Amino acid sequence: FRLAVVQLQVSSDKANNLSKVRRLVKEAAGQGGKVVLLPECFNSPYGTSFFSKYAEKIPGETTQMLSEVAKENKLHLVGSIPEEDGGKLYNTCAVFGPEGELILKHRKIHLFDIDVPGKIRFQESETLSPGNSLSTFDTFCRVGVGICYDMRFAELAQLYNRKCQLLVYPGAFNMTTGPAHWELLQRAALDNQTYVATASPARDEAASYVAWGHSTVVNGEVIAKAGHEESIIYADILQYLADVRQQIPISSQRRDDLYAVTAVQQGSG
Ligand SMILES: NC(=O)CC(=O)C(=O)O
Repeated sequence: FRLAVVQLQVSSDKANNLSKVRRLVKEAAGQGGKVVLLPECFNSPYGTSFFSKYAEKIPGETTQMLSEVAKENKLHLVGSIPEEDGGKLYNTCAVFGPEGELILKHRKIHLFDIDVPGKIRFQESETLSPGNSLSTFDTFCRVGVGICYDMRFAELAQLYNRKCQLLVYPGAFNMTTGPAHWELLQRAALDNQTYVATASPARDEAASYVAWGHSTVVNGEVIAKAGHEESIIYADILQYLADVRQQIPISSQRRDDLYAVTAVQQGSG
């Protein structure tokens, strides 16, 4: 099946962000996209000072639009927004199916709290609460869902790998961590023998948080990669995994008698 990744130029105008998503998802569907991935917090500028203003309940205005667009174009649609629920805010990825149905919500498990002196300090936990479950859904293959900083936690990818063929991460790395780690982390999935797709906002040099861009799809090799401007990239998810898993059968060669990665709680999906 064809995966499309929309690298949206997110602005402070929510209505404009939503109308561009409608147009770009339609364009992706016209190119055969059956699963479409949108960036982290695609309806809002990325930053702790914006989350409460742009947050919505699910269902709400933005996810209603996602539901309609998924149904109109008969595809799976994945993307994160700031969510408000019970007085708390989350960074939540909603997944809609081709009938417009909400399949799952994944709330970012690992909040992006870093302090790199002289470069970047970002503390999502100042405004957001973490999610508490792993999330997978079934389409043409089984898909594991994480959001941005979740990608840094190899244990999560290892757990997903046991049942998934594709991992998707709406994300927004920045001009410090992007060049250093963005592609490297995705390519590390080589060890997990899965496809990995990331969707970043396009770069806006005038924004308070400048996203790295470079949305990417890898299967160990980089098979599709955007620049830093608004664009859609496509990747055909093929037989590759079955072949490589058979040729290099690490899943049956693991030394479960020596080490283990275990989920304490099972999540949705
Ligand atoms: N934005 C994030 O959640 C993570 C990020 O930018 C990084 O890990 O670097």
